[in-house]
Amino acid sequence: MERIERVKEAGGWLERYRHDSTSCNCPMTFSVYLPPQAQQGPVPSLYWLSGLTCTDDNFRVKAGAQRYAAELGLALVIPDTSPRGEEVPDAPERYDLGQGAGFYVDATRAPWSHHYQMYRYVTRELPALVEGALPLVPGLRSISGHSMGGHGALVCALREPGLYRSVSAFAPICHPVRCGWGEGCFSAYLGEDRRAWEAYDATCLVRAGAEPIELLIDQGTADEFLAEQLLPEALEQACAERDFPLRLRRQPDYDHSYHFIASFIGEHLAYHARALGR
Ligand SMILES: N[C@@H](CCC(=O)N[C@@H](CSC=O)C(=O)NCC(=O)O)C(=O)O
Repeated sequence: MERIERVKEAGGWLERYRHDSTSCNCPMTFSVYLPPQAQQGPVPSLYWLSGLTCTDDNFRVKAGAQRYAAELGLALVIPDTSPRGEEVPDAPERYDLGQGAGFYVDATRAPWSHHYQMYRYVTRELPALVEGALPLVPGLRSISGHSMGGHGALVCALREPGLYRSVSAFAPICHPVRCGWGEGCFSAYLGEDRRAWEAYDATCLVRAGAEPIELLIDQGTADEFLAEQLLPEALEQACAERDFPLRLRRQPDYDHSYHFIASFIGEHLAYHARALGR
């Protein structure tokens, strides 16, 4: 992997890398924040999955997470939200399909399947790459994300017991098989058989008996996507039925934006730091 940017922040280093992804069959870009403690030895890491239309840049510029990561001694690993490039299929007239909208699934349908392998990229390829090359403790990681990335974080943690010490999400898409964003992407990437979609749906995974891990979720009550796309009540009901540990905090008057994320990111980082033994 090639480092293409490095800037000092809060005593640590915010870096950006480019590498040829064997999962996505194209060059991929990601960012990493290494806190000051990483200069003394390996640190645990928090993976952050961003939402629709984002690159690795949105979170590092808007969330204000690096200051907390520096205090806690946590690295931040921030992948892109999809494969990109001229040869990568896209739906340029739509913001909710194609580039910027990988939905953290491994696509099985042409023309998407050759490049859109974001699930294996995030859960396998990227951890192996960064934990082998940077001062990160191998295997000591947690995961979080926003909206489409909140969905991704929940699904990765529910499908991969033991891969993450903790999981949290901001305004996640909780039941993608039942909302427009999810239906649009899943029908394109996974085909019309809705049973195949359930493997990438947090509500369905809980209902199907996923191994318990506490789900910490913050959801703004003034979120413009709440009623039609996010459906937290479906996940809440599934968790209640299964006695699955869910901490869903409804935050009055917050919308879907990074202003909401910036307001609570410190609490999420502290939550993950505890789980990671910091
Ligand atoms: N109407 C917007 C829709 C895109 C949007 O709101 N993206 C959110 C994530 S939504 C779910 O995944 C986001 O994080 N945007 C980037 C940001 O920096 O705020 C549009 O047309 O773009």
